[in-house]
Amino acid sequence: FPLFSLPSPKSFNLSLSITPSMEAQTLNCMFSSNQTRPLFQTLTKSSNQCSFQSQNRVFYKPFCSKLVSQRVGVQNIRVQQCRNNVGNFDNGVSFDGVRRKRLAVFVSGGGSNFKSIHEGCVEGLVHGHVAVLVTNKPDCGGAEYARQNGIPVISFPKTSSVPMGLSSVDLVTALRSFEVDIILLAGFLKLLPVELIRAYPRSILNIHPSLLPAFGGKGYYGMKVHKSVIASGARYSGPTIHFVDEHYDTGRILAQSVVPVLAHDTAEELAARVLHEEHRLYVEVTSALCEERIVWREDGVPLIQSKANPKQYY
Ligand SMILES: Nc1nc2c(c(=O)[nH]1)N[C@@H](CN(C=O)c1ccc(C(=O)N[C@@H](CCC(=O)O)C(=O)O)cc1)CN2
Ligand SMILES: NCC(=O)N[C@@H]1O[C@H](COP(=O)([O-])[O-])[C@@H](O)[C@H]1O
Repeated sequence: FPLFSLPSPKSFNLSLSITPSMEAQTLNCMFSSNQTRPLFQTLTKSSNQCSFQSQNRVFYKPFCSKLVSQRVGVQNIRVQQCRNNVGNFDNGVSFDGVRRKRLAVFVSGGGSNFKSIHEGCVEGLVHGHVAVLVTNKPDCGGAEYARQNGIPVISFPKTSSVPMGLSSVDLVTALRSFEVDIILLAGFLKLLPVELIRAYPRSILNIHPSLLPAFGGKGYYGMKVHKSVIASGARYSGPTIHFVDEHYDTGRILAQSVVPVLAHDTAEELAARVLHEEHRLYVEVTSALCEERIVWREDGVPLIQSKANPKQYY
């Protein structure tokens, strides 16, 4: 079964060796075809990293119906670790004519929002497929969850402490090679570069744990947000999901949800209340984005088309 709808090559030689292991798969799909495309197909594990060697080859879905390897672009792309990427891949079976969207999720911490979104995809609430996880903290909880679920992990950005991290340009190349349609920031604590934002217009969301524009911007992340809300005397808080622009938390607001701030709330109690609502809201909004139910008002405000009543927007 072709993993991607490629023009069938007139002639190709196929040799396929899959040697599943506890840690990772060594998958060599060597094709020679008259249809050469910048693809990687050799996935090898050395030490604790996988390096994708890209060559001009056509890559087809291997015979193993459960094994799906990723297509990565035109150069060595280092990812943190790859395990069996086992999962049902429906080759983009349509939902009312909409192909299943391929998601990249960016995390820096525990990844509970990432887990909610992944579970939403697996359970069918979200017409999407988590194709890759991106993180600046390769050992964080979100990255561990990805490895346990066969989702490739990419380190970004490149720093002295994360030398295998990708540059901004390489990250765009890698995301294109994974054929990512939508980027979801979920507790990612670094400023996205403008190259990425321009490469994915109106396709990058972020969730922030306050009712923006209040309590947002540089320095406002994690518990600092909730401590500031409590100190302000605000009676309500809640998550905001917004499109991402070049600055922290200034992109177009797409959805918000309100939770009460109780008189004797600690920051931890408020954080837990907001996080629970984040999990619900992010799955709902990601589902709308994957089903192409986002419309843009003439003044630039994005709206969500109701699934239950398509004539209604919110
Ligand atoms: N281009 C954009 N990149 C990111 C956005 C965005 O809206 N546009 N959102 C953030 C997520 N975020 C709030 O929702 C946020 C994350 C981090 C910070 C912050 O002040 N970070 C510190 C560094 C923290 C660290 O390294 O541990 C800083 O920049 O000094 C503010 C808001 C994700 N990226
Ligand atoms: N300004 C960014 C920010 O503070 N994001 C917040 O980080 C947490 C990540 O939790 P998770 O890793 O369990 O999803 C979430 O509460 C999210 O809103």
